[in-house]
Amino acid sequence: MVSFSIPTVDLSPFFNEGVDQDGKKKAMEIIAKACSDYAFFQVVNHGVPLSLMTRALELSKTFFELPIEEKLQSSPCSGGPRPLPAGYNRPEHSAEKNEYLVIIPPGSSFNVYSTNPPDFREIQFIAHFTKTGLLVESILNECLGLPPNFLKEYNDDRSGDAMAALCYSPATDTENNGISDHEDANCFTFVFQDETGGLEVLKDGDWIPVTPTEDAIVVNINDVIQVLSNNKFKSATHKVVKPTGRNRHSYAFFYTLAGYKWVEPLPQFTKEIGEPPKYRGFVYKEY
Ligand SMILES: O=C(O)CCC(=O)C(=O)O
Ligand SMILES: [Fe+2]
Repeated sequence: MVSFSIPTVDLSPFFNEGVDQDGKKKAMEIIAKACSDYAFFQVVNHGVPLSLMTRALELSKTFFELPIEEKLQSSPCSGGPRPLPAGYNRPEHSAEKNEYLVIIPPGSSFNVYSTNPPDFREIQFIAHFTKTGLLVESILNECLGLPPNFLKEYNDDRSGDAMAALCYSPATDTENNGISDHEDANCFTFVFQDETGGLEVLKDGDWIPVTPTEDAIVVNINDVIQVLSNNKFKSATHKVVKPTGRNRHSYAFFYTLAGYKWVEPLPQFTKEIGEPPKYRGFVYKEY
């Protein structure tokens, strides 16, 4: 039995500019250590109201319990953005067959809101998670020792971000795989899960379960940051184990990079310190 839990970082010092320098420093030390090792941590006092997170989970439970004909009315429109088209998806091709509902930034003509429950359209998921995303990005920027606002200016197009409500069916006698081990491609992902748990991160060869905490958001650092930092920060390997006897609900907010952006190890982690690049450059949408 592994008795490790991912670190919890209090982000409140970052909301009171200049007041708690010590709190900021401590938070950054914990984040930098976690990112250079297994790339998972969770944040509290992150700016997203708990009432919104709770409501979001209630809404997704109501939605996924609807009859399939009704869910299919929120199917993606053709020509929508990939790999996550907005709307309801029930992938027949994947082994896991989890259902999910994707919401992309408001204003996109490809957004497909479910009309039942009606609040889905009203709840300001993307606005809240984007704000916290900008904060986490600025903290990562500082932890990596990059020039002020470097990541914000480089990653200045938020149109590719997406929020997915996920529903995992119960484990069967022979299968409890919710999502196989993987790394996410984007910059970083925020996850919050209901009380069933099931999210796990790989650390030093052991799978560490992430205990659900009502008001915490899990942050996992992903491939784009790993490449930009030339492996200084890692991309987290994670998976989901299905629960027994009930569905599992979670949300993932993918803070990503626009498809046309160029990604390669930055000079701060290569030329300037005499290290060879560990990755070749690429256009993000070709990744
Ligand atoms: O549902 C979760 O807890 C995690 C989802 C995930 O890893 C993903 O969608 O990439
Ligand atoms: Fe993931």
